[in-house]
Amino acid sequence: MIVIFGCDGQLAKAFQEQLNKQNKTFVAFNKKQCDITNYLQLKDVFATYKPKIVINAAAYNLVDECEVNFSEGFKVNALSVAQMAFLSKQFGSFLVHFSTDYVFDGTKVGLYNENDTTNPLNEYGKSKLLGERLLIESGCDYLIFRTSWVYGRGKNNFISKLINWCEKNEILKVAYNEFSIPTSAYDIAYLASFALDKGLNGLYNLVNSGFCSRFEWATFAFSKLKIDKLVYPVDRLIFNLKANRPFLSAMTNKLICNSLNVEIRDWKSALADFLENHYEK
Ligand SMILES: NC(=O)C1=CN([C@@H]2O[C@H](COP(=O)(O)OP(=O)(O)OC[C@H]3O[C@@H](n4cnc5c(N)ncnc54)[C@H](OP(=O)(O)O)[C@@H]3O)[C@@H](O)[C@H]2O)C=CC1
Ligand SMILES: Cc1cn([C@H]2C[C@H](O)[C@@H](COP(=O)(O)OP(=O)(O)O[C@H]3O[C@@H](C)C(=O)[C@@H](O)[C@H]3O)O2)c(=O)[nH]c1=O
Repeated sequence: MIVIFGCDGQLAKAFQEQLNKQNKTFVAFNKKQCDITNYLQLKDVFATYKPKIVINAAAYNLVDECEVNFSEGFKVNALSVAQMAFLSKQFGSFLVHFSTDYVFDGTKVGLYNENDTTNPLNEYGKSKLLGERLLIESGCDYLIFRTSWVYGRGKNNFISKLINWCEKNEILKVAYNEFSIPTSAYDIAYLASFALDKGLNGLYNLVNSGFCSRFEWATFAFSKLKIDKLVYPVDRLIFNLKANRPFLSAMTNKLICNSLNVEIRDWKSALADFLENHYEK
């Protein structure tokens, strides 16, 4: 049996579609059905289903909010992961978990690999890094996928935010000097399932190929969506956001490509595919 936590999120939705396609049996819990910060609720799920695989797609992802509400961020992104890892070890479950490019400070000249030094600039990144460490130290069997700039079904992603900002402002201003890799939740779900089937374990970057700025991402998405809006490139610092973000946190996917003997398509083809086949206004 496969158990999914955080099942209303964009990545969890893509996972559920992927597992359905593969005719795999799973049971999925949203926050109301199982709050991962609640040890007794978590334990009840483990004891009831004795899962072979646990997919933790739950997270506190509000990067700016995390600066002020850091105790909630640390509870969901770090302490709950330790609880889940402890239970996974006890019940012999394999734990699949997701982390972020925001564990890096963005000062490297080049793409980050799995062994590069981490140095998160914001509370969200710190909480996710602690989650990784607690999981690795727990001694349970795991896969951690570091990914970036994820989009899928739902509203908590940059594309939906752009459309929202668009409706509020005549000219849309988008940062030209913040770089990473937009990554499709569908590509993550497909490749993570493949990695599971192949028996991979450990920590891997899992991102589409290439990299871009927020500005390039916005203009490409708008051209595909045929949104005729003036998009103005601006310095990211004008937004004065609560959380500091890395300048260039793009990660290389070489390790997972070599381990699975696959090539991962570039961010533009993945985004075009998403906007054509999955995107709902
Ligand atoms: N989105 C991105 O750009 C990136 C995401 N990641 C990582 O990928 C993973 C999936 O993210 P994504 O699908 O985008 O996130 P979403 O925000 O779409 O989904 C997260 C889900 O977790 C749920 N959740 C929050 N707190 C709890 C809790 N205490 N118990 C149970 N469920 C909870 C949320 O529910 P509710 O909405 O009700 O709070 C939401 O449904 C996360 O680990 C994230 O950190 C990594 C890099 C980039
Ligand atoms: C308000 C505004 C922001 N921006 C830019 C600047 C800012 O850095 C960025 C913020 O966008 P978001 O809120 O989508 O970014 P953010 O929530 O920081 O996105 C991150 O989320 C977490 C969960 C991750 O793990 C990361 O990989 C990354 O996807 O957008 C504009 O370009 N125009 C605007 O009008």
